[in-house]
Amino acid sequence: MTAATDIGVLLVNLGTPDAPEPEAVRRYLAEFLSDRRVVEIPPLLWQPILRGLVLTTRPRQSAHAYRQVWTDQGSPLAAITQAQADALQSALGPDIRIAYAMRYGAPAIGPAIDRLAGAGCDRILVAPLYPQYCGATTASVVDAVTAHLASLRRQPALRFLPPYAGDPAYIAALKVSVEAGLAALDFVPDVLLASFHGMPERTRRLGDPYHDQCQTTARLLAEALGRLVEVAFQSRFGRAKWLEPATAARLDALGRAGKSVAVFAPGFAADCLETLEELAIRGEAQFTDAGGRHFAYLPCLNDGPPGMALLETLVRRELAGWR
Ligand SMILES: C=CC1=C(C)c2cc3[nH]c(cc4nc(cc5[nH]c(cc1n2)c(C)c5CCC(=O)O)C(CCC(=O)O)=C4C)c(C)c3C=C
Ligand SMILES: [Fe+2]
Ligand SMILES: [Fe+2]
Repeated sequence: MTAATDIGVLLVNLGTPDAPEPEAVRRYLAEFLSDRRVVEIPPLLWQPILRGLVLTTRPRQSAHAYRQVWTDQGSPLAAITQAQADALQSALGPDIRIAYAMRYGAPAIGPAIDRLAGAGCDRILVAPLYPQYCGATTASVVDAVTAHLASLRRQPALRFLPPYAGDPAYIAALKVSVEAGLAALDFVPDVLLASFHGMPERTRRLGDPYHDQCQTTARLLAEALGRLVEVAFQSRFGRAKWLEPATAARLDALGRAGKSVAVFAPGFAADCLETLEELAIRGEAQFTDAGGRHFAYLPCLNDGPPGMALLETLVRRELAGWR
């Protein structure tokens, strides 16, 4: 054993297909939508629906959507997460080893932990890149990490970055980023719309704090900006009732009222299909078709300076006592 104790940081985001092709999307969706944290219908009921219906229709539609946002570096979510890991490595220096993993698809969590441990990291901080806690996202990452550790004879010590929905460093980063985005527009939006990923309404009744944490983020940001921030929830999936109001319904209503709007997605650490295609492409079309005046989509924190300053602050705080 080496004398020095190495520290690893594992950034984790949701994951994305390897290619904007139906077969790759099918593999990705099969893993994602089989996670019982994501779809809470008993598997005996759900798996036949997933295999017989969802995975025979959705991959083609989703692949079409992915193709519209795909870049030379691959899926935006993968490219941005890698850029965040690289920038964090530069900021924290060689004494701390930064890696990233995806909850679904590649690079997978288990092998990423093995690589950190193999490189001598016997302390690992896992940072799920979700500001608002949600069973489907945060808890699913914790499940996957701890399941992997359950298979190890020699386990590293673990820490998890807590959700940061109300953290002053997060609110400050959003404020700087949103103000810069607004300053670059050639119009003044009537409405600033914060669009968070939706969840089944039932999860809120059962005690998931996600909805309340989204509201907390929006309220604190509104106070910091000194202006109203409207909240809506996007990306409805399936037939159940989801959190409301729905982003699509709000964009339609604001469009019909002839308003101008700036939309942003504070719950996503990195731009991805759900922001670039659903908001920036489809959202804009929906809004202008309904009669809306001006539309802007403001990017996520990504690997820009406010976002990286935030990640550095959060990670350094969690590493206190380990260094
Ligand atoms: C940021 C928080 C997210 C929550 C909460 C969340 C819940 C959730 N999502 C689905 C179904 C789908 N989500 C999809 C993509 C997707 N979702 C998130 C984040 C959250 N999801 C991200 C970052 C992405 C983008 C991935 C990318 O490749 O860019 C998809 C796949 C795309 C599609 O086919 O539409 C599905 C499906 C459910 C059911 C759910 C909660 C129950
Ligand atoms: Fe999602
Ligand atoms: Fe979507």
